[in-house]
Amino acid sequence: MTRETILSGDDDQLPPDRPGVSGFGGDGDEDLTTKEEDTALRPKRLEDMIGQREVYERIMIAVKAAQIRKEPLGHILLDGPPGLGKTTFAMCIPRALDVPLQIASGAALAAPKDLLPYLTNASEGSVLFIDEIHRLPKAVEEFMYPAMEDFRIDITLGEGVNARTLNMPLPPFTIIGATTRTGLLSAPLRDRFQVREHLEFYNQEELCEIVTRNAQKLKVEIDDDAAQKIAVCSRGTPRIANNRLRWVRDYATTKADGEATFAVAKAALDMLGVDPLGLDGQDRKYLETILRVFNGGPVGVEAIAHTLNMAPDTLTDEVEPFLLRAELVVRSPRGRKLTTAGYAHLGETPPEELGASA
Ligand SMILES: Nc1ncnc2c1ncn2[C@@H]1O[C@H](COP(=O)(O)OP(=O)(O)OP(=O)(O)O)[C@@H](O)[C@H]1O
Ligand SMILES: [Mg+2]
Repeated sequence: MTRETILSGDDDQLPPDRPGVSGFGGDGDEDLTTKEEDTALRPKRLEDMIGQREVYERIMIAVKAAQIRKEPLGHILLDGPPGLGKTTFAMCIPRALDVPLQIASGAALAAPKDLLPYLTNASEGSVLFIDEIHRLPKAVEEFMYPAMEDFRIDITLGEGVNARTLNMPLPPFTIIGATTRTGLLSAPLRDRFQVREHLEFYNQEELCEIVTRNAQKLKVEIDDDAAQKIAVCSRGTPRIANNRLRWVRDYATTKADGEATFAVAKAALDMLGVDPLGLDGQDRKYLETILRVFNGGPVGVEAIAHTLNMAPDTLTDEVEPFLLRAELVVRSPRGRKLTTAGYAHLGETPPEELGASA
């Protein structure tokens, strides 16, 4: 069973990060500590969220308008790389509206019948959060169209000549979808979301604020330089900033007197294999594969994935977005290619023809 209803304002009952994938009865206690702490550090209210100002402002306007008009909020689609705050937004919005929230995962909704309990449980104005919405099978997606547009579901009973369609009205409710891949969503589904927001990587100032604020929550003393160091090394991603902060805290507890100074943070991050740009071993392996195996590219993502023995999806969803943003690689119709900055980061001289173009 991968369903959970959370009543808003019930702060202590926040669900784990990826309902439907783990933590909801599935295969048990995998990474529970991290998830509990992730929950502990997750902002509880929209006002507590740092960064993403434009997205925040637009969502606040929609939320306030819904409150003033006493109408349900329009459906919202959030997309962007992992760890940037999609789930956080999705959980804070119902709390701002003081309405119940249900959580589902696209991967766990294999057939329309899996979606039925969520739809029949939806009360007026309530929110249904569907994580990884790009993983919904076509049949479930189509089943959702009338639910989203006309607040109605069509259920077919019986088969062949005896088949009958039952129309069931639903109370007006809100769907919040989250995806790392808007490109995989069909146009009819995408168009049914009134608000579509793309989350971008965070700048250093925002990450520094997140680190400083969370250091207080984790009760670790940290100085400004150390917070800056962690911020620079977090690939523009709050989840990574939180993970690095926890690591620095552990390191400070065991190797120093508990205080996270710049020297302690630097030593801890060096030990993790994080480089000055914040790239980890996996990022560097990706860059080095393009450089050494494929002569700097262009090369297709599948070829890189096979060489690294990884799923191409992991590369496109998790590894590439930040490397593209940092302009270490470029995507061309012929594949991925190292840029001059990419060569420089690996301590190599770029080939001459790249000098001018990248
Ligand atoms: N704007 C923010 N301000 C402060 N902390 C944030 C913010 N956004 C995210 N975080 C922190 O980062 C963690 C990860 O965020 P979240 O789970 O919302 O990411 P996500 O976009 O849903 O990722 P995924 O695609 O992997 O599901 C949160 O637990 C929270 O602690
Ligand atoms: Mg999420």
